[in-house]
Amino acid sequence: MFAHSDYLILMPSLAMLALATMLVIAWIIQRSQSFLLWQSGAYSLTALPLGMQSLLSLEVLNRYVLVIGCFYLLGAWCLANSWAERWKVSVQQNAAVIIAIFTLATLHYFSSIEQNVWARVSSFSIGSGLILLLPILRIRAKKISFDWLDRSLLWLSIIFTAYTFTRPILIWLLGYSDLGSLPKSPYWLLTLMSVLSFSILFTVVMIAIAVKEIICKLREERDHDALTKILNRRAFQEHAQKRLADRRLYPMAVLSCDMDHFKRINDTWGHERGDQVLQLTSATLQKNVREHDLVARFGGEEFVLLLIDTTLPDAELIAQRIQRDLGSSNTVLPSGPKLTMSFGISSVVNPLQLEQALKEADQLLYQAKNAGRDRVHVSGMTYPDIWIEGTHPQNAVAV
Ligand SMILES: Nc1nc2c(ncn2[C@@H]2O[C@H](COP(=O)(O)OP(=O)(O)OP(=O)(O)O)[C@@H](O)[C@H]2O)c(=O)[nH]1
Repeated sequence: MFAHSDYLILMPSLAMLALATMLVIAWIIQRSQSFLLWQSGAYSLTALPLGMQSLLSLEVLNRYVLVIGCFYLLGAWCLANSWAERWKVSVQQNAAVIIAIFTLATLHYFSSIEQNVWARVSSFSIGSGLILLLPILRIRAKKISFDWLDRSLLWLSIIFTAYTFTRPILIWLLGYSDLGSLPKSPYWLLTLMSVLSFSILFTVVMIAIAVKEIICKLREERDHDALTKILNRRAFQEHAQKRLADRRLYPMAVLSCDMDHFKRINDTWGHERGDQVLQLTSATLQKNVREHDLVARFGGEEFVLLLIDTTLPDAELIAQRIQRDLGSSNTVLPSGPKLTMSFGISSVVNPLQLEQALKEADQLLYQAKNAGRDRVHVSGMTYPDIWIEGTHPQNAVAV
């Protein structure tokens, strides 16, 4: 039977299992974050051999060396995969398998052929440390820039890997030459506490990363149109105000644009193809503006652009380029009509004038539609050929 102190020494292992459960629950809430599941696997696989090492005598442990080795190595592999998943790098699974086979062979040698507990502890640590090092080396080669949370995870991972490598040296420095007495020693208690502390720190950082990801995703959904993935009206206003506050970014031009005869596209080819045309249109708009310009879908087939450091004549040229591009890149309805778009363009001269500029661009767009569509109407210009739909001279002749 276990003594009271045995239960106490099992507490770190039980706490690690509790952390593993928490991470599984977090993963169930946000399934795309599989690094949480890998992390949970790492804790579960490490808790078992830690518990066994705390409870069983060295003679009994000798019989299970390879099993314990497998658990530790699988735990390290899960941890490495958790980091790799988060950093979007590969763990180099072949290298991990070679390290694991070599470590297990060494363990077998020092338990069955030559009894050397010290060599076994060292090979456990070096094998696990090398597996943990694999994603860290990849990340250093890739030179990815991280925010402070991912940087914390990286540094925690580096420190934990260094700790894994140096554990046998620490045991040796502390003078535990008789490893048989180690499981009941203060050093072992310290080891359990430090592994548990690392686990708690990793869990806090991982869960903070998961929460941050959820918040980013919600923000993304709030600010972007679900179909075209470009900004919606609300986010356009917010981003526009930030740009309008910067005097260096003037002159600006606001373009109100609308697909022509879009209802016909829906009616002829169906709503799904209509959706694809909207996606193609938003991609064409984005392709033709610069990174700091804004492209938004205000609803239906109506889009609005805010072009930074752009005069009205330049904005007109950009609108015409978009028209040409859209007309020649109809991959969605290859045998269908040429896709056309009408534009109204107004200038923005001060931060308080956006609403007025949007209104004027809308009116110009309306004029362009009435003038026959597939046109660009710019503020301050006169367009003599404006007619109301159905009253064009050519139509009159035809009638
Ligand atoms: N496929 C698809 N259609 C949409 C979406 N939003 C709005 N529509 C359709 O877009 C069409 C817009 O029709 P209208 O406002 O008459 O405009 P139009 O046919 O382009 O005519 P003009 O603008 O005058 O050239 C309507 O049939 C809407 O149902 C969408 O997200 N997907």
